[in-house]
Amino acid sequence: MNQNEIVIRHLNKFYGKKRALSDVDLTIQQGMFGLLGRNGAGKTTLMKTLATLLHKNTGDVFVCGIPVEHAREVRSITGYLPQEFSCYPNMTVREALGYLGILSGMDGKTRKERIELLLKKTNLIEQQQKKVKALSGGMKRRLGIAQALLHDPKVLIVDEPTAGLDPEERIRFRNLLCEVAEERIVLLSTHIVGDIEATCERIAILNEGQLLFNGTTGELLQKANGKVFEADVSRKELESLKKVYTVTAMHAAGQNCRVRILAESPSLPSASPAEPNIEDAYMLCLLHHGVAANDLGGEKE
Ligand SMILES: Nc1ncnc2c1ncn2[C@@H]1O[C@H](COP(=O)(O)OP(=O)(O)OP(=O)(O)O)[C@@H](O)[C@H]1O
Repeated sequence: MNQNEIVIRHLNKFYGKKRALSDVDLTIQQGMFGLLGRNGAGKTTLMKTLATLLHKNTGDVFVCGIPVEHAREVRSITGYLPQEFSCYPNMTVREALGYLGILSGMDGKTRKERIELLLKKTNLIEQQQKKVKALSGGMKRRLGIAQALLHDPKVLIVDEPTAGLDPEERIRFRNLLCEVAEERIVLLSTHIVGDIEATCERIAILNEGQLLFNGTTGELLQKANGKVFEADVSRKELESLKKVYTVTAMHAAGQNCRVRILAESPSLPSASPAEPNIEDAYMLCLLHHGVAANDLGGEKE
């Protein structure tokens, strides 16, 4: 068993009769790994299972060689930032980290060193005396990373970390995760394709508990080659076009629109082939697996 990877084999998880994960097979190595999927796809369930916060029903899961059933051991090498992170609102940033360090059994010297290092790494030095409740969304998320890294884990699991952040904070946060991933396994879940595109070389796509894709972003893009087109249409034509094709983007230009569509060979005179992006490829992957175009809601103006 490789000590530097997460191995998931035939993983199934039910909530009552609801099957949230269905025979998931996945190997995750060092670096940034993106888990992409719509709301309800099973991302949180998978991450909580890896973080030993949920019990699986069947299958095998090993985190750096340790079976998830050995929760204490797995937790000692795993950091987790949940979707809704909050902690001790009335403590200062430094106090909160110190307290969390005490709870996890760190000695005073190690605690001080780790906190110093992480305040620097997460760019929270200036906020260290600020109360947690007074932090912005982005600062709170950075504190979340600091607490998850306090015990210097080999694995960092981050659930939808950029939701609700402004573009500047989102970019800063993504860069921080990339730095962290230089020496760890970082598993990032999101439904925001841009987060994955900017940071992850390898990704998995989950939908209704099933793994639809597992590979590099390049491999995903390749699957969309020759299936993405751009065309200029009038606003009137746009409505009928949307009934036939999946529109992944559109830009209004006066009375006309420049649209991006997914198609094998569109019967539109103005259509010209376009270079696929991850969003196109993700949409195509979902379409190929029977997700209705109406449910994708991908177009943007
Ligand atoms: N405690 C629970 N009890 C019953 N069903 C649940 C429970 N938690 C999740 N589910 C269901 O399991 C499925 C997977 O949910 P999960 O939260 O893992 O998805 P997700 O991909 O993280 O979605 P989101 O992006 O909305 O958080 C969904 O259909 C959800 O409704």
